Amino acid sequence: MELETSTANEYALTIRGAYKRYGNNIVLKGLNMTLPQGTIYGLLGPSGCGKTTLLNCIVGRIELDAGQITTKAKHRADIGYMPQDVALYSVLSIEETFLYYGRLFGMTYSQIENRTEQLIKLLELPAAKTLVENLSGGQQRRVSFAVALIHDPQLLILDEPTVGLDPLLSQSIWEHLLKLASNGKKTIIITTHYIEEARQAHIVGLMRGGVLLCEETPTQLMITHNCDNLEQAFLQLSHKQHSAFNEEDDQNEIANYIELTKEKSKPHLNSEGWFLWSRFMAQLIKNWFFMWRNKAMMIFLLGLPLVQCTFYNLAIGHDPEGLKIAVVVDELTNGLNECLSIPKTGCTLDYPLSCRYLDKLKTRTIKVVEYEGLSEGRNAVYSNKAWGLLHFNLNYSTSLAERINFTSEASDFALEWSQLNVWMDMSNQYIGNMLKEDLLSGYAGFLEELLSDCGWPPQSGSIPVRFEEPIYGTRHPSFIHFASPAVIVVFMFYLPLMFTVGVLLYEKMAGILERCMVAGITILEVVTAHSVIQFVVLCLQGLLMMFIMYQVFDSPFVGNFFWTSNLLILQGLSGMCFGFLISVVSDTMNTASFMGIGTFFPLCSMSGMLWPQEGMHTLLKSIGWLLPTSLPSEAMRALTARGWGINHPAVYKGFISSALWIILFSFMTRLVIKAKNGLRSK
Ligand SMILES: Nc1ncnc2c1ncn2[C@@H]1O[C@H](COP(=O)(O)OP(=O)(O)OP(=O)(O)O)[C@@H](O)[C@H]1O
Repeated sequence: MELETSTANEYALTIRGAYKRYGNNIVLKGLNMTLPQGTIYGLLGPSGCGKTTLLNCIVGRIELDAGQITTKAKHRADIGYMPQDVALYSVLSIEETFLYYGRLFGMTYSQIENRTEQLIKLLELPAAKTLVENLSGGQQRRVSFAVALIHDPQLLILDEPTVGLDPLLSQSIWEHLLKLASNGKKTIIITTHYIEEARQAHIVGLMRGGVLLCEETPTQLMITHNCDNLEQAFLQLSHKQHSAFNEEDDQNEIANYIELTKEKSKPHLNSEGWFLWSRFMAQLIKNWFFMWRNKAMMIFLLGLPLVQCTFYNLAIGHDPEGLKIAVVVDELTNGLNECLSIPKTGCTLDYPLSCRYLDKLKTRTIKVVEYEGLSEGRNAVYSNKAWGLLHFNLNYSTSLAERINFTSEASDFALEWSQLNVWMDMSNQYIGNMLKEDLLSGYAGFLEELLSDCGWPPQSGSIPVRFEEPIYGTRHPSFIHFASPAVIVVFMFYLPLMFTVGVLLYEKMAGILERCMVAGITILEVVTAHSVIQFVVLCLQGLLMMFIMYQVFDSPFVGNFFWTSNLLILQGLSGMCFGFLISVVSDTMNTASFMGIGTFFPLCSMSGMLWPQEGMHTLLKSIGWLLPTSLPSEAMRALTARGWGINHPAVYKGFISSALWIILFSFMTRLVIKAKNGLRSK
């Protein structure tokens, strides 16, 4: 394909002395490029030679370190970009995809409607309402091509549009391109690995090692190198470059580069502002469609807090039941059967008192199991058949009666034999302590009742300490009452984090975010639109969790609903901002999962969710309160269990902590975006 001389003088794009490096890797090394108006420019080169980097510089996604790009395309809407990957939202239909990109480019609804009809006809696409996910690979590529054409741009940049397509489809794309260049005077840059297909271009540029080895018409190139095809010409040029290459030259080039980068190149596209209402609305509506179509994700987002809270309340904090205690009663000749005929009330000092105490122990927690001797009882504990062993001596009741009747004059023998011996399995701290408390409180009840029935003041049998009604909390607080506020705070932190990472990383990895940014959307618009949807979701999640925790189940709530829900929303926003940070730092779902799970366990253990911070190691205690969930958990406890208001330091510190973490996460996200030159995934 030959270039008409009439168009050769008019340049749609020129690049002079372009340098770009990533770390120590200098990708573009003083590249020059000239692109006449109304031509197709086939950019060829081996993988990794810098083609995509060059295109990214042209579309304004990254800036050159040195050099200058001059183009007639002054606005983003003057450029149409088709990335290597399909980079489309699979849950949007064809017309919704066109509507979204059309709005980003500032088109009106009627313009988009007309163009949609034209493009569907031109590229032989299925019905406009078909979802992208239901299209074949080839159809998806054509939709992606159509997105680059939707706003009828003057400069088209197509990064390997024909990769993986069957020859017929590739040919039809080339035919469209030729029509666009000749009829519409469009200028097109197309990269491809299929060197021979570039014969159809007006000019081919052979790129290698960050420079253009040549820039000629395909015929001229083959004539100059006396070859039959482009592939041979490219090979010859590559050999020449390879033999001319020497280390010293390259070093000089790098020195030259460093000299040049002192003067940064200016952006060649006009800035269209950080925030445009129409782009924000397009993004918001697209997000809404994305959520609405992803029914499974919606069910997960709202079902997870519901299921988590329900399971948490059903599984945690309830006292264990039916715990077996082995009992050996030496004073009963016929075992516990004898107890059936023994009175359980009245002054029964003449009867075996072991029966009366054991009767008191018949709670939901304790199940008494009788054993004949001490060794059998101990074996039951060793073999995990019982949590402890109670042993009543042969003279237990007579000794206890003497102890009660003669108090200070009771014999040493009576004091020793009235003692109840207990061996506990304390390997499980919670069960061991609970059984201990039940055995002791059961004994206190038994003794007080016996003394009272015998005409003694019942208080004489108990420790002279009285626990009045608690100022905060209940007489018998459960572990769940301690953990619930922290659990709800941690859930509210991690649920938005999961959603944010899930959505943004998907868009980033699929190259969709990159594509939208080339179309003009800004990071601020992406973040704001996501935050609006996230805000609605987290309000629903917060309400659901509060309903389950405090209405369906009985976690104590004596606080102010307004401040409690505000704290949870703030905590959700903090989780969302952490999600932004993870999304920009990670390039893969694996890295993001490691970061999410890796922070979950330290946060849970150090934020006072499972154990009071007062009991932590001094070092951890000094930093544990700084964590994003620590002070908000304390504030939640203060609000819900103590009813303190926003004026109390424990409450307002929680709000301040969440707000500061939001600022810190946002700041770090900004820094990473700057350091990584945008939201690109590798
Ligand atoms: N964001 C980045 N950070 C660091 N290095 C990068 C980045 N993007 C590209 N590179 C490196 O720059 C070099 C050129 O990459 P580029 O994607 O431009 O090559 P390419 O010619 O388009 O390759 P392909 O044909 O396989 O797409 C490669 O060595 C790549 O690893």
